[in-house]
Amino acid sequence: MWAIHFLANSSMNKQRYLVLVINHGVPENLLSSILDGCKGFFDLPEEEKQEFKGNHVLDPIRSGTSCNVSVEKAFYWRDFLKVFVHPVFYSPTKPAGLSEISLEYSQRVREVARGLLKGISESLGLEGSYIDKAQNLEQGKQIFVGNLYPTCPQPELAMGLPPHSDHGLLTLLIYNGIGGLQIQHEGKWVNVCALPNSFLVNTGDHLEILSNGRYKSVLHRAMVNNKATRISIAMAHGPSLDSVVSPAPELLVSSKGNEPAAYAGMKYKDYLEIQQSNKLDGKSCLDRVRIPAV
Ligand SMILES: O=C(O)CCC(=O)C(=O)O
Ligand SMILES: [Fe+2]
Repeated sequence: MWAIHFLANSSMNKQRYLVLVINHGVPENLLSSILDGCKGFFDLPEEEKQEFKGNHVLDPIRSGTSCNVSVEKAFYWRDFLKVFVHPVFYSPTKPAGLSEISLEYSQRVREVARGLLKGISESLGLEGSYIDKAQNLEQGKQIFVGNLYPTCPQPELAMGLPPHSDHGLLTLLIYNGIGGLQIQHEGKWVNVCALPNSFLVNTGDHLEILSNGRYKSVLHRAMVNNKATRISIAMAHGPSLDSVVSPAPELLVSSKGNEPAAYAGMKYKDYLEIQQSNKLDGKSCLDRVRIPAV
């Protein structure tokens, strides 16, 4: 049986932001194997990693340094590996074994994410399968993001990842026991620590859009330190690339009358492309589709 803990629960408006899932059924050794496999990739010689560099933000395998080297002014203290793992599974061919572990990990985590989305649909007063059907999760985009934050001699001058919210519906994150993730909660940055073998779950921009703001995407950032290398794996779960995400029409009508849509619809693929091509900057991508209240 899963257990879900709400780590940040705004007392002001009862909006829930970030949860910790334990007893999720994904074997502990699979979590450690995928973290090891990811480290194995980052440890490859530079010229071997170059093979998996990718050119375009929608290339299925991309690796590199910083966030978006073409638009980022400051260099962030981070290497990354981004791989599309569903609906078509990709993996770098090195190091040996990574592909098999990644396939199993992706499938198991996707099941957990779909289970959570069922609960979230119900919490919105919708049928459990609502989000799954409306966003065509059978063909949903799942993206593996491995992050490596090497020890940094002057951590106060650098950052791992700048403040941002994730695209998609839910991101399930694990890390190698070294802290660094912070979320913004009631205007303050707070350190987030997960229990061993748990998933940290971030709600993404598309859950905010779909729920017409009942769920808010989590603003978060990654800090670096001068003691130990940190590795995290964020698994992003989005709708199918061709789904247009807009507020669920069922949430806009109630016995109390009509509720205005707070976000304009946009195809997930277009949103992803905009978010990934620009500098990560808070919730600026979401602001593009936000409809100001009149
Ligand atoms: O490394 C972390 O804890 C956060 C990673 C993250 O936010 C991301 O990959 O989008
Ligand atoms: Fe993130």
